[in-house]
Amino acid sequence: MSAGGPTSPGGARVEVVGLSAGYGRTPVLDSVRLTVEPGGWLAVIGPNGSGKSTLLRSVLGFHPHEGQVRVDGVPTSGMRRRERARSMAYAPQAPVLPDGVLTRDYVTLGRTPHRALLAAPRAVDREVVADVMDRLELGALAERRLSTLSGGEQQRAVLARALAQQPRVLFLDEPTAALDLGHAQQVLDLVDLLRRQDGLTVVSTLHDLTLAGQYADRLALLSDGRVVAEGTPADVLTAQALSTHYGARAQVVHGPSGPAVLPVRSAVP
Ligand SMILES: Nc1ncnc2c1ncn2[C@@H]1O[C@H](COP(=O)(O)OP(=O)(O)OP(=O)(O)O)[C@@H](O)[C@H]1O
Repeated sequence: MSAGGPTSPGGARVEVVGLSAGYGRTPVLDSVRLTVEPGGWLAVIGPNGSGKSTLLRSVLGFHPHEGQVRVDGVPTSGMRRRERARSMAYAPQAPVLPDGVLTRDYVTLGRTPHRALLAAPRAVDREVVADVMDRLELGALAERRLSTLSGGEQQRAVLARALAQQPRVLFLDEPTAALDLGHAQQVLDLVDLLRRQDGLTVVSTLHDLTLAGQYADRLALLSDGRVVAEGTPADVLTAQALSTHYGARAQVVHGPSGPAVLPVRSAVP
């Protein structure tokens, strides 16, 4: 994106080392190790309950865990909240949206780590917010209350807030879950553009394996809280892996924009 827009100040390298986490006494993640290069897009895939959201929330410091997360070599455990929010932004799968807030004001919250406490938005903040909203076709919804937006519109507003943060690493938990195919592609294309133009680093979970295979440059397959495969989409998305870890019957078709996963239904009786 253009200078003055929602550009990233350059992506950062993310290293996750020996990350384990759980709920109470139930372990969920077991010694996860991952590296994402600056400007890389890692999609964490895996069946329901394999620990994808827990992994993202642990890496972001929202969930207690063991192990270490480093951003450009700096352990995030030693970072202040504001410093962390300047380097990492998060668009959660099921965000709690404040009642009665206008869409533009909600997106402007993304500027909080960049401005003085309780200070009014500056010209640069308004410019970044306007640019992000424009990119996500939210301009016409700026004066609407969040609660009146459709599920897909709310999802785009959540992404806009995260992008307005101008992070070095963008974490997306199921960013296309509520989106129709056109809007899913629009959102992923925008994230891809930011990655290519500004080197933004992206870590996302994605249930849609075809979208994961077409947009991410690396995939990590999580199963029972462990990374069981990691590599390029073509390396990870195999019919065998989908059968073993998802219990799915599927064909993997290799096209020009990456592998596509085609479900194969059981024989009609
Ligand atoms: N607040 C919680 N308390 C107890 N257990 C939890 C909690 N949140 C998640 N879990 C459990 O942790 C495991 C991993 O959940 P998580 O949401 O990380 O998986 P996921 O891979 O993101 O799943 P999905 O694809 O269904 O969104 C699951 O067994 C889930 O039931």
